Amino acid sequence: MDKPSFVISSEEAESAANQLGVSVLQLLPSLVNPAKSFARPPISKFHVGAVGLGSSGRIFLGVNVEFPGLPLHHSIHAEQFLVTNLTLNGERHLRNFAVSAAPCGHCRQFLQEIRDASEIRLIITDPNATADPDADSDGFLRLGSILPHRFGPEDLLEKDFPLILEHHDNNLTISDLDPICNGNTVELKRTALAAANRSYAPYSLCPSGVALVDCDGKVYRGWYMESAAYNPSLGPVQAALVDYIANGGGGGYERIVGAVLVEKEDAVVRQEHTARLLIQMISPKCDFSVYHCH
Ligand SMILES: O=c1ccn([C@H]2C[C@H](O)[C@@H](CO)O2)c(=O)[nH]1
Ligand SMILES: [Zn+2]
Repeated sequence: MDKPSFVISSEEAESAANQLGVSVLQLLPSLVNPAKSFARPPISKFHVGAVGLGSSGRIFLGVNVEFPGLPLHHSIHAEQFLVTNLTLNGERHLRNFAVSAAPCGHCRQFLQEIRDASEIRLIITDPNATADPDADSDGFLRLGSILPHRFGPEDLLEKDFPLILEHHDNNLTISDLDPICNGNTVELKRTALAAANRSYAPYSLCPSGVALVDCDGKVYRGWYMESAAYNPSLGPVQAALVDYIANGGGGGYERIVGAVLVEKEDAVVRQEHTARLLIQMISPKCDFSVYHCH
């Protein structure tokens, strides 16, 4: 494996593990440092890398992202990036991940949206991390052991409600999807609507999606994901930026020239104003439009 990408196929993961004479699980910690180099933390300069093994055998990377000029709560944590990367790629489960530093309380909470969250195993690669007596013999810990007495989806939702990585369709439509506008806008609108349909918003019932286009015409998308504890939720622009960072070739945000947000008209939780703020701050010349669905 040369330069690590943000998604590693199961074949690639297996052959890399074979070459090193380790299991795919043991490969995860060795990918944390390479992952850290992709972080974008201009404020803290503190690089965080998270590397997860999905149920398909693919490996997914996550990094932290900070936005100068905006309040800190707009930041994307590496673990949130990882979950977003999983869901954007249709991965249905996360069972194990490695991370460079102990996950903060906000990330421990965000991870609760994954089915059987307490059983997710993690390994902290920071050499200064204290050895945990609760760890398994391979060094992995259960999320439940570092977040006991959890508050999670089952406190607010029916037991079999589809959770964050599980298949769901919000069945949203836009009445005038093909008005007289150029092809680019129609594609962005369709992409943002498709993203909104995959949005995980079981608490507010206000799903939303964002599509971005760069100066080469390449399109990226992401959707809003909620947390039972509300504040750790991740906005749709952040989610689309995960796609941009993972698949945009490492360019700056000023390369993003167009953005479309799709959300419900009468939504009690609206993304429009925050989305505009974030996009304007990172790419001042970016064209931003909002379309309402129902
Ligand atoms: O669990 C954590 C804790 C912190 N950070 C990031 C957020 C911010 O960018 C930087 C400093 O807190 O580290 C993470 O990515 N994950
Ligand atoms: Zn965190």
